[in-house]
Amino acid sequence: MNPAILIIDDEVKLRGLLARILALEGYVVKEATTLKTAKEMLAKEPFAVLICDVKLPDGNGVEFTSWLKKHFPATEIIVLTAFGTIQDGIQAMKNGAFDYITKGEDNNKIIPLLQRAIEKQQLQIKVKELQDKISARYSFSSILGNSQRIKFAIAAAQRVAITETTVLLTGETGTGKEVFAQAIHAESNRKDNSFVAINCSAFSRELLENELFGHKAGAFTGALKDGKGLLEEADKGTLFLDEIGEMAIDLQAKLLRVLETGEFYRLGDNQVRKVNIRLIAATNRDLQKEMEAGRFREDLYYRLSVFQIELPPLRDRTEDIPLLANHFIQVFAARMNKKVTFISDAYLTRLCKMNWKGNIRELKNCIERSVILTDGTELEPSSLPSQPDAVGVDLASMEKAHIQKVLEQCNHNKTETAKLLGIGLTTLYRKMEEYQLH
Ligand SMILES: Nc1ncnc2c1ncn2[C@@H]1O[C@H](COP(=O)(O)OP(=O)(O)OP(=O)(O)O)[C@@H](O)[C@H]1O
Repeated sequence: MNPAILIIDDEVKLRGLLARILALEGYVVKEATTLKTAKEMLAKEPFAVLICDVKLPDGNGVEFTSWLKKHFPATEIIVLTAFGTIQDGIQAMKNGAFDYITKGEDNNKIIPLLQRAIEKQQLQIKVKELQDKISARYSFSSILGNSQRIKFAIAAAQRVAITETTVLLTGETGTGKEVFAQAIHAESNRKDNSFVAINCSAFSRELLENELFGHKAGAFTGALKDGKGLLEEADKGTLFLDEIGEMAIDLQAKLLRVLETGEFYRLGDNQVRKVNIRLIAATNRDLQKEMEAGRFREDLYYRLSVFQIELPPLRDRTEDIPLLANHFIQVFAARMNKKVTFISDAYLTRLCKMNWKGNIRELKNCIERSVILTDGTELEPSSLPSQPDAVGVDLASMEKAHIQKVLEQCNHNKTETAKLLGIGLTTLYRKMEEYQLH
């Protein structure tokens, strides 16, 4: 449908003329003589652009612009000013108008201007839709799980999200620490500003310092220009420090200073800078033990552990596995255009018995692999990677189990099985004979 335009003007002739011109161009045009009527119409239906006179019986179009932008920020407004009143136009733009034109003078300008205003308005709508999609992706609703332990963690995170408190997320790798950090940010008052994440274990001490604090030109060889650090990138937003237990102790001191005062220096610079960040830290180490061993600063530890949320390992909440597995199947089947939608009971039983050292990340990877290997509609255990309990299993049994698995995967096609195993066809037949595999 063509975008709707509302003309607000009490001069009948001019309003009618403008309405006819716009209607001829294919726009849906509505008219109002007063601001009161305009407001009532706005409450009932959406308009892309308003074209509004300045002097109206019940108010002023320049002031109305501020009201409109406050209540309908996505609607654009073009103000019609009287000849010789440029000030009105300038003020209207300051109040958020898309532009202004002089009444009766600039008739040939109106159509191109209107088109640009509509383009802007539609882009804004698209941006908003995308933003909503992104925040839904990072919101608490994307964190799946019905177990008591995960529900408890979600409830705690939701409570702390709206505060300014530093949060410490603890848990094994792949338990969802980053997902939680993003959800906390997305639900906080800082959601419209940046969420900046960095993994402290991925950098040497020097590089991490530079990444966080930035540098002044000449601070070190290769520092040709001044460089902003992540602290500045995260200003007014959230900084997520993953694996904080890996941070060198002197950097911990600098970090603590930023948390306490908001102040820091770029490397090689003597100008003090200020930022306003909220910190969310994560670790899979026992920070208390690290502190006791002298590897983690006590003051920083106490500062971080004000609000700690522990994320449970997957093996402690196996009741969540079916939900998570089904979710990942949908994701990967859609991505790979596969018709697989079900999990066989045998597959699920195997899933629930696995160790999941890599937690949800491992489960996700595992399902991805199974979806790739499955042609039908149901996931079968044969598509699971073998997780043999190697201790106490002799080599021959492992070889037998592995050959059997690959045979199943290849629907007992011997040539393919031999190829996958990297052995000759005769060797495969010999081994099958030896292990009595058929
Ligand atoms: N509750 C959940 N529901 C759905 N997906 C999840 C959930 N928790 C984690 N995931 C998914 O699991 C993967 C690992 O999560 P994430 O990166 O947040 O873990 P992590 O604890 O930060 O890991 P690491 O310590 O290794 O950085 C991601 O792909 C994430 O989308």
